[in-house]
Amino acid sequence: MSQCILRIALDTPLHAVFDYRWACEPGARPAPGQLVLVPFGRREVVGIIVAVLDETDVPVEKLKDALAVRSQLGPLSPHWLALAGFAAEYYQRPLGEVALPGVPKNLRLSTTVALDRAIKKLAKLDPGHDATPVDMPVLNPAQQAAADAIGSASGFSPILLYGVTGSGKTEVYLQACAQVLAREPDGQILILVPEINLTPQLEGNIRARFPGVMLATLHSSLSEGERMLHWLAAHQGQARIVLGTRLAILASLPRLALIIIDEEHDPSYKQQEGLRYSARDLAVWRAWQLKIPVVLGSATPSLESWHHAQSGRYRKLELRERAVQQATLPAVKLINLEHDKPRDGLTAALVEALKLRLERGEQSLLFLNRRGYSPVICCDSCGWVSDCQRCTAFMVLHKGEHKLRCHHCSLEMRIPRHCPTCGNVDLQPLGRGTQRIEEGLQLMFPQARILRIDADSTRRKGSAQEAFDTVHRGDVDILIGTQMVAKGHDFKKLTLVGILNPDTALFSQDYRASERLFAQLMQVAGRAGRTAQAEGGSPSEVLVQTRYPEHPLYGAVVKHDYDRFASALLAERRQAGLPPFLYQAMLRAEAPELAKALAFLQAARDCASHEGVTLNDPIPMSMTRVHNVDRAQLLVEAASRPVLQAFLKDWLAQLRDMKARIKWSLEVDPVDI
Ligand SMILES: Nc1ncnc2c1ncn2[C@@H]1O[C@H](COP(=O)(O)OP(=O)(O)OP(=O)(O)O)[C@@H](O)[C@H]1O
Ligand SMILES: [Zn+2]
Repeated sequence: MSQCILRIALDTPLHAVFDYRWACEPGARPAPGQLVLVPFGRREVVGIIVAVLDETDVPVEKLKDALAVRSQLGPLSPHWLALAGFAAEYYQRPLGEVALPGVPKNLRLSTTVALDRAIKKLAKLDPGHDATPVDMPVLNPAQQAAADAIGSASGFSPILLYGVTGSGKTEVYLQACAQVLAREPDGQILILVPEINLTPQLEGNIRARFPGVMLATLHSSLSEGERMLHWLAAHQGQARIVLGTRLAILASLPRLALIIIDEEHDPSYKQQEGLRYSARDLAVWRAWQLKIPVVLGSATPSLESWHHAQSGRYRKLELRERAVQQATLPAVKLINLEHDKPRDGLTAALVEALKLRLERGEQSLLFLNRRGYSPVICCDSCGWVSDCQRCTAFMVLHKGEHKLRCHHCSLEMRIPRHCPTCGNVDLQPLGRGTQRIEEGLQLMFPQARILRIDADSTRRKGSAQEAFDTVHRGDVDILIGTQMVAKGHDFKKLTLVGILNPDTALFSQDYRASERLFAQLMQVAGRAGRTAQAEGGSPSEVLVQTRYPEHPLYGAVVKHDYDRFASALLAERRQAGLPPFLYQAMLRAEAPELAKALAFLQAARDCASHEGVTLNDPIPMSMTRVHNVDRAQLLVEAASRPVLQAFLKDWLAQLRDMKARIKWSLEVDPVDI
């Protein structure tokens, strides 16, 4: 027996790795990337070996013995370890906190019963390497060119697939996948979608197309058992295609040959808590490190990706036409709310358009990004409004449940019978959410089959899928929903989209709001007219109800003119010195009193030495109070990414040393400012 030192990453907030002793036969040393059970404090935890050494500076008497190496499981690849290391460094988090959550919980238990069972189960499964696809539709020339370009790309090739809504990007992905699977008999492909609700649609397509290929899915609604099985199938190289949401970017894929990020502009690729990573950015890094192609697909690319395509860093492939012959982009019309006063939230023009669709048996979609019945209730006589006691926000009326609910801290209360300040019994709902629009529609069109899809209507597991299936079957006449219905879905019978109340985002303080609003409107508009117009059917159209029909953003939506809008926004950003021409990080602090949070940020600012880096004044966040804590932020900016990275590393070490009794966090490349 000889002895070695295992350097191990553990899931702790400490910025450190930990050394343990391990006795083994010479020549049978564990490898970096293997999982290992160790004592830590009073617990036994599983960590990942990052290095195997002969000696360490840690004094011998302080070293503990590792308990067991999970040798039945092959090691995580050096590439995967490098990915975790990069993410930890770039986002300024401890390695273990990045790496361990990337491994399923069931693999991190002190027993291996579940692991052994899963390995056995997978061994029995047919590895399914027959990648010969069935029933490939004939691509149009633009699609074919794109699929061939992706399928034949080699080395690190970042590709922006810029294709209008309904241009058949999915088909391009699938045929490019077919080429890669055929060329690389062991190669694996990772496909990311922004929303869990989009996985079944694509999963169905992939399974139908590649019946002999093992597909693994990774997203947040898998049970722990399922997650372990799918993760292992990817880790062992059996799954040739892995489909998932952003968390799948950390999957172990030893033979990764192609990455596809669908709807790459979508904000949900950014994790908003803990390790605040961008799955899209990590995908590009992963592709760079492995020297493989990565495809970013969208009808409304993020300005970052657009910028890279313009400057030639990314190769741009374009699909300018809808895929289905005779399907055309819908006509977008702006309805001026000053001239056409809405009833129950709907203008006469929109009501007429809905009637026409009902008569013709076609589907309509109403998009309103606000759930609940009304965003606030108020008292007409004294001006009381339903503020949340714990947040800088209103309590939203949920009429069906007879409740007011805060969407930020989840506080609930019964609807007051009378005004808490003046006793007036006549409290009024103010404004409209999806539930109220639904109620109005039911009164207006009692015969219509109306379905609402939002976070409230789809709480039960599986209910979102049922709802989307109902729409696809054609059992819905009018669909009303939030951003959940706006993206990616291929609704074949939809000929009308009504957009209610998009104006508020026009005047946001966040410089990204207009980019986001534009993308959202283009995406939701793109759900209409995706199939050829039936004989005698209505031409597809999009009606936008607005008070600002003159606004250039709406002008660009009417023209479906992403190019010009994006180029204008980029020029503005360049002039104003904003991302992607500048690099940012946001330090946030929270405390029971705002003054404490601000004082911490001020102290952080004072201790920074910052050549080439600008530290702005600490300010309260725009929604200052959530769940009884006040929140403040300090924006850090630099013209160079390496300068910013070097600064953050030193600065965060200093901040950790301050041992302030306050909760703080850092976000690199923040998306909400
Ligand atoms: N070559 C083709 N011939 C006929 N139909 C096609 C072809 N390619 C794609 N389609 C069909 O076109 C429709 C739109 O395709 P898809 O959903 O892939 O569009 P998309 O580009 O992903 O759009 P979005 O950006 O809106 O999600 C689908 O119903 C698809 O089956
Ligand atoms: Zn609240």
